[in-house]
Parts: sequence; C-alpha cells; structure tokens
Amino acid sequence: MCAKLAEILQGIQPSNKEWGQKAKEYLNNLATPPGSLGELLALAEQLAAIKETLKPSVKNKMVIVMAGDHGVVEEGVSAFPQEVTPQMVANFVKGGASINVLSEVVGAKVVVVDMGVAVDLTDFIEKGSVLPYKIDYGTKNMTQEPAMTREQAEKALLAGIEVVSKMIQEKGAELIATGDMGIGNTTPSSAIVSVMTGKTVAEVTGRGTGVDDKGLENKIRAIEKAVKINKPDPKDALDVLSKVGGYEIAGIAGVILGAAYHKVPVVVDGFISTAGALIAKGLNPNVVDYMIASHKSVEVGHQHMWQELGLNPILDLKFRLGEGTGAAMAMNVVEAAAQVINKVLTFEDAGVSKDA
Ligand SMILES: Cc1cc2ncn([C@H]3O[C@H](COP(=O)(O)O)[C@@H](O)[C@H]3O)c2cc1C
Ligand SMILES: O=C(O)c1cccnc1
Repeated sequence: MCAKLAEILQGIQPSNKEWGQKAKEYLNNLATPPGSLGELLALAEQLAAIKETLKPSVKNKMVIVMAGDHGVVEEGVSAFPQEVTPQMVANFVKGGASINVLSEVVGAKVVVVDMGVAVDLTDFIEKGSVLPYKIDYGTKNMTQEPAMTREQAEKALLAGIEVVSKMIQEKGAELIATGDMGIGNTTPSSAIVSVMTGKTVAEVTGRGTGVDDKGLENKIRAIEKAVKINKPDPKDALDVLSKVGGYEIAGIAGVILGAAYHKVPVVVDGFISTAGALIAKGLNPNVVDYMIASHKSVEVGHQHMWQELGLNPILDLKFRLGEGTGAAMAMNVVEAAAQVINKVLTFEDAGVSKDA
C-alpha cells in the first residue's frame, strides 16, 4: 500500500468515548422522562463523542455523489443502459434529480464527482460543476478479470479522501452524506457484501433498478462467476475492492475514511454506499464510530451490510434509489439530535420538578 494511504488509515482514531459519556449524563438530565427521545439521544451522544463537545454543530451539510461506470454491464445485469450514468450526472448538475430536491429540503449542498464515468464530462468539468477524479473510463468486466488494479483502487480511495478533506477544510462541512451514481453498481455492491459477510450471492443480490426474474438469475450467476474467477480475499479490503468493486464505491469508501480522519460524522446512504462502508471498515475498523446508518433500502442484502457494520438504520422509507437520497433524509434527524443536545433545557435550567 502507498505511504500516503497507509498514513491516513493509521491516523483514524476511535471517537472520544469520554465525551460520549459526558453527553449521556447531560442528556439524562434534560427536562423529559429519561430516555424518552430515544434514538436522538444515541445520535447526540455519537456526535458529542466525534466532535468532542456537548455543543456539536452539523448545520453545514454536504452530500458527495460519486459517479462511475462498470464493465460488468456487458453481462446484462441492469435494467437500464450505461448512458444513463452521464445523463443522470447532467441531471444532478441541472438540479433536477431526486438528490437535488431532497438535499434542498434538508439544506444540504450537493457535490458531484467523476470517479470513473465511461465518457468525458468535459463541459461540466470546465464549468466546475463536476469534480474531475476519473481513474478510468469505467471498470473492467469483473466476470473476466479484476475490475481494476490495486493501484487504481488506492488512487480512487485517495481521491475520495481528498474530496472530503477539501469540503471539510475549505468549505467548512460539518456533516457529510455519501451518494452514488453508476448503472450496474448494485452488482459489485452485492459481490462485496457476499465476500465480506460470507453470505451466498443469492442471499444478498436484489433487483437493483428492476431486473425481472430471469435478469436476477443472470445477475447472480455473473456475481458468482466474478467471485470464482477473481478469488477476492475477505481479509484484504483492498483486494476485494480492486477485484469486484467500482470506482465510485472506492470513492465513497475514501469519503468515509477521510471524514473519520477529520473527526466529521458521515451519513451512509443505501446499498452502494454501504458497500463502500464495508470496504472502509475493512481498512480500519475505527471508521465505524463516525458512520451514521441512514436508512434501510428495499434492496435485499442491505440489512446484512448494516448487521456486519453493527449499525441500526434510522429510517425505513422503502427507498431503493441511491444517489444519497436516504442519507439526505436522515441528515435532518441528525441535525435534530444536535439541536436537542444544544438547546433542550435540563430539569434545573427549565425549573421542572424531577422527583415524585
Ligand atoms: C434513471 C436512474 C436514476 C438513478 N439514480 C440512482 N440510480 C441507482 O441505480 C443504479 C444501480 O442499479 P443497477 O445495478 O440495477 O443498475 C445506480 O446508478 C444507482 O445510483 C439510478 C438508476 C436509474 C435508472
Ligand atoms: O439501495 C440503494 O442504494 C439502491 C438500490 C437499487 C438501485 N440503486 C440503489
């Protein structure tokens, strides 16, 4: 592994459990029946432990949408054609996609990154509306060969780390959400979860954009073949990422690692983002302290990912879209948790009696 990546991975510390404990005690004194704000209290504790304060701020929110294409689409694994990837990137730039609309609702900015789209996005890149981190014009077909080289996987991780570091250091981002766009990307995501959890491919593979029964069977066979041919080592996350991953998945893993390195919470979106989270955890398990599980996707296999990470998703909106849409929705809940610890008065300050 290159020295730069190794150094960043080593720099990811667990969150500060002393601040978490202080927050727990403080929250227990809010003028409410103890514990009655449920999961918001757990989130507030997590934010306090990450940011090392009882007054965490998550107002400056950013959704980072990573885009990339997949050689495995040749195998007919998606219900949609590859050109939808750049078409949707254009839609993100126009502000007309679901992620734009939902981000606006929660007051989050959307940042779009070309990690490996199969065509040039010159116009958008010149205008600064898409960030240029293209590693290659899509991955290789993983049923025939590794999706990418180990060097490309490292480069893509570093790209994600660089993007999120800039957002934090230059734009003041206080809460990050991950998002994805890449036709075919539920296929590598299923491969990753199968390899990393030991579940069979059939158990963790769903319909993605909506393949029919025959399409699902074909998708399962393609993933089984990719795993058989490449033999990814579940103990080596970089091996898994390079053999059966994707550039946007690597970028997402990098965003999560970079956020953790800078002690910034990161809301993990759906099936593809959580595949990135599994890779990030494989590279340094401390990173899980900084993750917030946004929602439970309809895609079968997502729940197995959360289980593997030991996280409980906040929402169940029956989403199966990606782009960062579930994470955007959960950002409001995270902000609510921050507001609770910042603003709700204690029994003493509110002048409310505690004892019966
Ligand atoms: C119009 C459109 C918008 C999307 N936005 C996200 N996805 C989602 O669906 C794709 C993954 O599903 P599969 O593996 O079946 O191709 C990814 O692009 C993901 O971001 C979309 C898909 C489509 C068609
Ligand atoms: O859960 C997701 O993120 C998802 C599911 C299907 C297709 N694209 C994304």
